[in-house]
Amino acid sequence: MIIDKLYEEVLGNGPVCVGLDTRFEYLPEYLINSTKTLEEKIFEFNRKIIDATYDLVACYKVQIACYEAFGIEGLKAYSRTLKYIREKGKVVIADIKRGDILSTAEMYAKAHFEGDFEADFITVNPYMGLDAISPYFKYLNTGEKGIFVLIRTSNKSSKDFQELKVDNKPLYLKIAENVQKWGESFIGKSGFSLIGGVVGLTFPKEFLEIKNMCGNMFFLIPGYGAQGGTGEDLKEIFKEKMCGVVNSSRGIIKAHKGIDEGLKFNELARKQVIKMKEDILRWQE
Ligand SMILES: O=C(O)c1cc(=O)[nH]c(=O)n1[C@@H]1O[C@H](COP(=O)(O)O)[C@@H](O)[C@H]1O
Repeated sequence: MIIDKLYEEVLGNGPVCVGLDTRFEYLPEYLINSTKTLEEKIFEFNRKIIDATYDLVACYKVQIACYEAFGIEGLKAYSRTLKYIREKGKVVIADIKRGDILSTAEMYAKAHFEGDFEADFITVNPYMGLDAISPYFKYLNTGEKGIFVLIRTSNKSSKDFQELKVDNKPLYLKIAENVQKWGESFIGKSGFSLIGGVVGLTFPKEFLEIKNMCGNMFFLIPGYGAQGGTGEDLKEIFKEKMCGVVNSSRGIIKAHKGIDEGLKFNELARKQVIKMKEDILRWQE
């Protein structure tokens, strides 16, 4: 199952997930000024980051908003980036945060688990309930695809709704309970489910609470670096096993901006990945 492959990557290469939230202003001057098409510029930037990091990381997360913002050329670069990551034998998470009624979710599932935008995992929003999630199960049944469901997001305003009390529990715990239950039908040999949870590293105490409730859950963990999360924040969460992948986007792919170390952007990205990995793994010893 794809979740077992992802967990093996974590065991072999560590838990770093490189976030390819590529923006035009992150491109190095030589690419910005080149005569290549926009699609080629964006893709070349991503390809060079992937080539410089794939031996050190568990997976990549590609944030579709960054490519949609460039229009058709951006989406072509998005498609090529997903294909390139999968050709390299690495796992790719498409950060699309979808959530809609059953008939529409069927189309989202087809759009992102097949064809030009095929990814290994996608992110989904649980606000509309089980029938908005169930259309993805057809693909999960193959064992080749998985989803990460938003549970406790990393942003400040996540408290607005996620902390509201339902049956005396914060809503995020209710969601976690449900996600854990849905996931019980999709557990791989690693003990983790193809239905994972998204929990931000910016709330480490709440994270522990969720983790302790959801034994089969594998996590996509955003919030490291640019949003303030650290390796120390993962100490307790990863105590028994590394139960997730830790995403950093800006902290890795724009490390070259404003710094003159004589290194190229892809070399700096590699350096940031090494630093991040050490910062996480030193708390696990
Ligand atoms: O689903 C996500 O990946 C996500 C969930 C969340 O709670 N917080 C969050 O920041 N993200 C995404 O994780 C990435 C974080 O980027 P950086 O803050 O630059 O590392 C962005 O692509 C966000 O859209």
